[in-house]
Amino acid sequence: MSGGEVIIRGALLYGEGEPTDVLVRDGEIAEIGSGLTAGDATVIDAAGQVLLPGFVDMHTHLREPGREDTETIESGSAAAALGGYTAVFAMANTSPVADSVVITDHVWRRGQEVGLVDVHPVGAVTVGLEGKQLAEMATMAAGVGRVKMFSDDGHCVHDPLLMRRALEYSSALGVLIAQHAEEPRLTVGAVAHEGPTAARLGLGGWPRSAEESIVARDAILARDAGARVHICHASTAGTVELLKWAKGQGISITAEVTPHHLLLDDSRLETYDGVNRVNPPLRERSDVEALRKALSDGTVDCVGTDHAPHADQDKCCEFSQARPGMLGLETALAIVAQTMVEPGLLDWRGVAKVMSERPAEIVGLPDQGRPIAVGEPANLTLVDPAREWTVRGPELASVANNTPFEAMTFGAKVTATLLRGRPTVLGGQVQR
Ligand SMILES: NC(=O)N[C@@H](CC(=O)O)C(=O)O
Ligand SMILES: [Zn+2]
Ligand SMILES: [Zn+2]
Repeated sequence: MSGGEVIIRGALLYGEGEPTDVLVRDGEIAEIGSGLTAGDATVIDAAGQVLLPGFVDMHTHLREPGREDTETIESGSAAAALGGYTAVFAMANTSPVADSVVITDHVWRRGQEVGLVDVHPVGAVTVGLEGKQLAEMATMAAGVGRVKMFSDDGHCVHDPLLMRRALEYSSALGVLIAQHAEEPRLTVGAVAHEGPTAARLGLGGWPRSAEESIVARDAILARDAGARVHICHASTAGTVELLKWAKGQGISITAEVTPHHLLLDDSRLETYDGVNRVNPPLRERSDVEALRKALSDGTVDCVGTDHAPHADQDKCCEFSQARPGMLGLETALAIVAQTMVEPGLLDWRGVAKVMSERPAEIVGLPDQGRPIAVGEPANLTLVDPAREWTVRGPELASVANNTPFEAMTFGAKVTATLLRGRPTVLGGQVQR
């Protein structure tokens, strides 16, 4: 569906050059120039703002079906649009699990009905995420929801033979396997990064090797299967080294980093506040620095939010009992601006790459991550690079409030989002 005409007036395309007008008509970019006019077009005053291709999130948890008390496809779509996203991938760890075409098609259809963002269903790799038997990937891929990515996220496909088979099938089907890299034998009882902080606080440690051993293994499995593999939420400096090695070998491996792993470290655990519990855990400052550098040089390909809503009763409890996961969609851009743009690790063109172009390319969305040019689909995000705002959980569109960024002030904000030419956000407000 496309709306009427829209003029974005005086934006800096990719944050570069002179202020420019962009006229959007019939879902496409119709004209780019200065002093553009159109009869009854919606005019967006974009003076001083940066126009980017709409963001694509390869890693979102929307909790529908099953935990609509924490997020629905509708509330999560609103959060995504406010975060500047025009496409998100909804992970399969719902209840019931998205391991059949009935569920994956429902997720796609419901997302289209809401109409704020394209909600692409992720299919489970194994039945019930149990790691025992492959799910019917081909059937899900052929459904209305056209599943392009499969993941048991929340769980690791840890059986190497099953992972090998999944990779073989995925290349035959032309789909992507995304791995939650966690060797489960090394994370029994683990709730925090294994290091001095967890030791002092008496929290069960999750070693870096639990992640890195699976990243190394899967790189080799992908090499031998001639398949592609994507690493969810890379969190350690060692993973960065392995990615470098694997890419250097010509292995088709890609990876994402979350905004929280770009900003926070395990010093946050001092308060024992369950809001900081997440899988993989917040690591050390040296890992944070390595991840930032890897995102800037392309070793890590993109940003994935791992937006993971949880109810108050599941977060505000003893640290080791708190569910892992944190909200991410509405704060992602602000954190990327602070951790990457401000220190000069990425310019805005680089932000377009890691938040839109690369994820669209990796997962195969032909209409997303496109250049801002005449004739291209008008999936666009407008960012105010000098807008101070303070995060308040209850003000976020998500049903749940579990943001670790509560009360933090950031310096950049998404002000408008267009999905196929229709404004889904204007002036920072959702347009239903
Ligand atoms: N990241 C998390 O800590 N939790 C995720 C699952 C996951 O991404 O592993 C969730 O579904 O809550
Ligand atoms: Zn995960
Ligand atoms: Zn996840």
